Parts: sequence; C-alpha cells; structure tokens
Amino acid sequence: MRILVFGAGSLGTLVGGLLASVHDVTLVARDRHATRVSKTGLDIVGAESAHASPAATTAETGHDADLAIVTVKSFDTAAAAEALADCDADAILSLQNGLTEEMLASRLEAPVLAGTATYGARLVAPGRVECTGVGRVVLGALDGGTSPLAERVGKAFRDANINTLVAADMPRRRWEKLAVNAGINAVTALSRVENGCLAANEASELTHRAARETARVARLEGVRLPNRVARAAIDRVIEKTAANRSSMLQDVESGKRTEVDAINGAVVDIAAEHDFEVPTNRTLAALLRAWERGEGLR
Ligand SMILES: NC(=O)c1ccc[n+]([C@@H]2O[C@H](COP(=O)([O-])OP(=O)(O)OC[C@H]3O[C@@H](n4cnc5c(N)ncnc54)[C@H](O)[C@@H]3O)[C@@H](O)[C@H]2O)c1
Ligand SMILES: CC(C)(CO)[C@@H](O)C(=O)[O-]
Repeated sequence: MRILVFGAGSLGTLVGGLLASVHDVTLVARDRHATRVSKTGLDIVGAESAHASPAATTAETGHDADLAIVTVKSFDTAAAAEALADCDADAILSLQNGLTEEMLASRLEAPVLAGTATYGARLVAPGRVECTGVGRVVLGALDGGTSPLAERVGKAFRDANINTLVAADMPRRRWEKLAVNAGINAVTALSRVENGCLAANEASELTHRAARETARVARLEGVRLPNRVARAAIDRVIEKTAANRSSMLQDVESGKRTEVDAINGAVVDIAAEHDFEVPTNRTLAALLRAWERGEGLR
C-alpha cells in the first residue's frame, strides 16, 4: 500500500516507521526530522525496535497515495485538510485524539476512517522515535458498520505487525475515548498530577462529571454510551495508566498548546447544538484556554 503519513511527529513517525517494513511510506514532517530520515533512515527504540527507511519530505501537497494517515495535533487538522485537498489520497485515516474526523470529512472528498491509538510514542531526536508502550490501533467506518476499506487498511496495519482491531462501532468507541480524555486530560493538566492521582478523591469526582456530561452529549448525538460505561472506561484507564502523565499535562509542562479545543471544547460546542449545558467541560476548557492565552505558552 502507498501510505502518506501527514504530520510525522511522535505517533506518526512510530506508525509510519512500523508500516514502512512492508509498505511504501512517505512521512510529511518538519525540516530537521525529514532531512535526517531521508539521509539515514529512522530508528525505532523502546518497546518496539527497528530501523526503517520511509521516504520523508517537508512538501505538504502533490502526493499520490492509497491512504493518508493524519497524525498532526488536533489544532493543526484544518491546515492538514487543506494540504491533503491538494493530494490524491484514496482514503484518509485519523489517529488523533479528540473529534477531528468530521472536519477532515467535511473538507476532503476521499472517505475518512475513524481511528484511535493507544500506542505510546515520543520523538526523541530527528530520525529517532521511542515507542513508550505497545498499545492498539482501532479503526473503522466513521459512522459505524462494516467497511471493506477499513478491513483493507486494518490488514495493511496487521501485515506490519501493528496490533490492530477493525471495529464496526467506532461512533461509540470515539465518544468513549473522548469521555476518557475529557475527564482525565484536563484535570491532570490543571492539577499537574499523574493519572493515578485521580482515583477516589475530589478530583476524581470532577473527572467523572466531565465524562458523564460527555456520555450525555454522545447520547444526544444518537450514540449509545451509558454513563456507567463511560465511568468504567475512566476507572479502567486511571488504573492501567496510573503512572502516566497525560498528553495534556505533558503539553502544559512543556509550554505547548493543548488539544483542549478538540476534547472539552468539542463537548461544549456539540452540547450547545442540542441546547444542553455541560458546566464541567465548559469550566475545564475555559481554565485551559486561559492558561494558553496567558503565561502558559512558550
Ligand atoms: N504521542 C502519542 O503517544 C500519541 C498516542 C495516541 C494518540 N496521539 C495523538 O496523535 C496526535 C499526534 O500526537 P503526537 O504526540 O505525535 O504529536 P507531535 O506534536 O509529536 O506530532 C505532530 C507533528 O505534526 C507536525 N506537523 C503539523 N503540521 C504539519 C504540517 N503542515 N506539515 C508537516 N508536519 C506538520 C508537527 O511539526 C509535529 O511534528 C495527537 O492528536 C495526539 O493526541 C498521540
Ligand atoms: C488515555 C490517556 C488519557 C492516558 O494518559 C491518553 O489518551 C492521553 O494521555 O491523552
């Protein structure tokens, strides 16, 4: 398969590097990383280890591919969609956090698959990515149901030894992941604690409230996500990732823009379309945006 990875930072470089063992992969990346990968290839270290030689470029447009995988941060999705509109990709797959697929689908003609990734990745230097945890990629049709395209893409991932599930219930899975991120990421980022610190205290009540609101908005959108399922998902993730610093906490600690707009912000925006109030998500989003506007960003 000819695969374009648009926005090869941490996750895109890991996934693209693994896919390059069996597919024709091109990474669209920033200058120093693209140059290093083009010259000497890519080292994957940590929980996965491999040397890969995908093509790498800073050119954002003019590519021809069977599949474009979008791995920019959620706030760069609009720019990625604009660039991909000037490429010939037969299908698009997002592996981003937050609700980004709708924007891709509204701006691109090619079919957009939804995806989630629980692999951990960290770009440690140009041409070198650490796999901090082997997780799973789950992908499928954006509106749910079976999809021959999703099956083909799933096989391409599995052929490259990426732990992959093709799922027919992506709407529920996306909203469940959103509930987890809405609850854990913002609260850990604002209180500067590891995920495990959200177990059984007043902060965990806030986490559960944000998740409950998200589940309610999912149901308003016609997605079956009972509160108890969202709560169980949160509790499971807190337990399994107790020692993790969430991606949003890492962003805040390094003075980088967060993905709050595509997580708590998306819950607020979609709730408003249903005239429904989500005070916890609104408060969390407002506090994070205040930090971003204020002293936060370097
Ligand atoms: N890193 C992880 O372990 C992980 C795991 C699961 C999900 N995710 C999600 O995946 C997405 C990406 O996360 P990440 O950690 O890889 O972020 P990242 O910042 O490391 O990577 C994104 C990359 O995209 C590049 N980029 C942005 N616009 C570009 C453009 N126009 N042209 C070329 N390059 C461009 C950036 O320079 C950056 O290198 C996020 O939504 C994140 O939440 C990450
Ligand atoms: C599941 C999660 C909250 C674990 O830290 C992760 O999605 C993150 O950090 O964004």
